[in-house]
Amino acid sequence: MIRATELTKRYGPTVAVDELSFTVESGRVTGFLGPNGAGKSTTMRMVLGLDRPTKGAVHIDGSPYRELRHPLRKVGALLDAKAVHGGRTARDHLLCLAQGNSIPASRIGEVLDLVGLAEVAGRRIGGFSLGMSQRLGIAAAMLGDPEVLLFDEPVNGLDPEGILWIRTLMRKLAAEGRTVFVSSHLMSEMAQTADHLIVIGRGRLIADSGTGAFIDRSSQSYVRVGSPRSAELAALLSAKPSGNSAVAVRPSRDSALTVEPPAGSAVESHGDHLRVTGMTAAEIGEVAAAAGIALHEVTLVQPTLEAAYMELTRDSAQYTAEGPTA
Ligand SMILES: Nc1ncnc2c1ncn2[C@@H]1O[C@H](COP(=O)(O)OP(=O)(O)OP(=O)(O)O)[C@@H](O)[C@H]1O
Repeated sequence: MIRATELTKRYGPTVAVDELSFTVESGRVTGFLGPNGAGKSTTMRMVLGLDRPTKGAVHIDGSPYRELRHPLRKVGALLDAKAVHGGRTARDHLLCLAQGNSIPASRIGEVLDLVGLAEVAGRRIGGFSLGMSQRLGIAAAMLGDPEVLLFDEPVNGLDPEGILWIRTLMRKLAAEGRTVFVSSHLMSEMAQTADHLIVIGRGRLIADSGTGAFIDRSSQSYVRVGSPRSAELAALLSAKPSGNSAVAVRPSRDSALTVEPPAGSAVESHGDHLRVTGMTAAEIGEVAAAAGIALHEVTLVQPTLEAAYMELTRDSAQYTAEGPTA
């Protein structure tokens, strides 16, 4: 478990991390998200004792990193995969790390197998592709069989096969009960990998919640409805709400239809289709059937993590391009 308490880092006038408090629990993958310059790398560097907090603290299972007796056996990290001595072979690189942390040399073969680099163990790292370097960085992180793993942008520049491999590995490590803390800008990837999200902007905490709850809370799902009589349907669905949680449809005496939509529902017209919130696709279908209106499309559109994230961090993005001026 990683616990940050009022963690703060200033570089001169820049407040990179601002009174950040959060807990990264074991047994799940926790995604660490935020716009460029939000303070993710600085936070990770403080977790690993590479930067000293200006204020506050961060503990790994109760101890600051610098007080761990065998750090690699407690925490493994992939920060910058290319920041290695290019003249060494993969095996020698891992051997150096193992020797400094009282890790038996026999573990090197195991981690090389784990990351699929056994065949190139004797090759110099300088000639490795980005994907191979990422795998080597993960082998180094796994060397001490640590309970806590930190990955900073682990899928950056990887091909789809490499991305799938890292996703599967992270999920497996969390299922083994380890603490997995991973930063990424790839929202679709995080949606598939992370159980929990910590989102920061300008060094401050914006959200700390389960991935599903984060998406549900930040952005509404809606039903997209296509019909040749969409204006009529919109009029029926926009009638005075009943105050109930479900739609009520009743034939009136004059053979017209009385529809009472549920409280809080809304209908918007978007070009040739309607966007309906607060009603299910089935309810909309019932209303249309009762009114004899044909439907050409009824699609439940669920928000993506990317949409929820953009909505939440819009005000805290430091570097944004101006939109096209039409
Ligand atoms: N060594 C440093 N000296 C001065 N300022 C720094 C230093 N390291 C980081 N910063 C500043 O601190 C802020 C946070 O940077 P950081 O790299 O932690 O953000 P990040 O969320 O990891 O960004 P990115 O997603 O772009 O990698 C930025 O404004 C950055 O310019």
